[in-house]
Amino acid sequence: MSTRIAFLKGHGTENDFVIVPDPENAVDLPPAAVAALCDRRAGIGGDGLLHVVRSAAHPEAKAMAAEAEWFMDYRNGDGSIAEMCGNGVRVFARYLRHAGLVAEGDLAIATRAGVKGVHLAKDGDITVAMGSARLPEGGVTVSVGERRWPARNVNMGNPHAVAFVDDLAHAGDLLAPPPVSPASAYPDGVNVEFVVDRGPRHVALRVHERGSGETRSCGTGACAVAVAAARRDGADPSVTGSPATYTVDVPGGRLVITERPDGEIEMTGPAVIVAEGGIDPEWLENAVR
Ligand SMILES: N[C@@H](CCC[C@H](N)C(=O)O)C(=O)O
Repeated sequence: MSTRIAFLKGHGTENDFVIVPDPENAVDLPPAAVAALCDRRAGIGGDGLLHVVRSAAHPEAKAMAAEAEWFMDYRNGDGSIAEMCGNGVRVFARYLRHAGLVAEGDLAIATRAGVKGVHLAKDGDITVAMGSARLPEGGVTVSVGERRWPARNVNMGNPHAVAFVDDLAHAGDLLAPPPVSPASAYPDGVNVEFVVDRGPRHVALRVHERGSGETRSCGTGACAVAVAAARRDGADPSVTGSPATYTVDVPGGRLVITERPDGEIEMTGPAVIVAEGGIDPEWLENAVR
């Protein structure tokens, strides 16, 4: 009988992940294997998968190895690859600490969207320096059934369309990706956030994630929402010279996002490891066939 493949399960504000520690990049994870592992009925279940690899052992991360020992090879639940996952970085950092691979305090994690600085507080929340947002020119429109909203195109390493709505229920069941136009604004697909106000600098969102469907939280989405809200509220830090902090409620909890005058965005929230075990390699092989 061949050796089981180690896995853990974790989440950040209920955005949940299968974690596969694989320092030397020896585990083959084609899209069908990722989708099988993330399947909530036939697999372990997760919105996505965090493949934990040493940067030096991964062709996409080798160039970052001097700055960051570990590479977050993130995959969506359908097996597709995404550039970045904000909740994923926190859960990835929590795993590294849990496994004794890093100490509390500051560390750097390589991602497809570059190296991210992370602060691991003792037994507390985790803060990630997410980099700055890009705001491509041109309006976009999000629709659900007969309703249409103007939306803001925000890129956090990955693409987002942020629509402010009157009621989160107007997003509907989110079983299918909400249409966003023009489609040419998002050649690689898009994550869509629906946002309502809860109070001063306090918003709540629902999200449909590219490659995962509706999730209970999206870290990059929460950052995109905070950036869009700051522009809407006349609180753009690059204009006011003051940081803008937004509390973003997601169905699975709360994230706090601060954008600084230099554009750097910090996201703070929880990250939890809930279980660990072994994947039957024969099951995985059959699932991929
Ligand atoms: N849940 C993530 C985002 C994951 C990637 C996204 N689905 C995409 O395809 O861009 C987060 O917390 O940021």
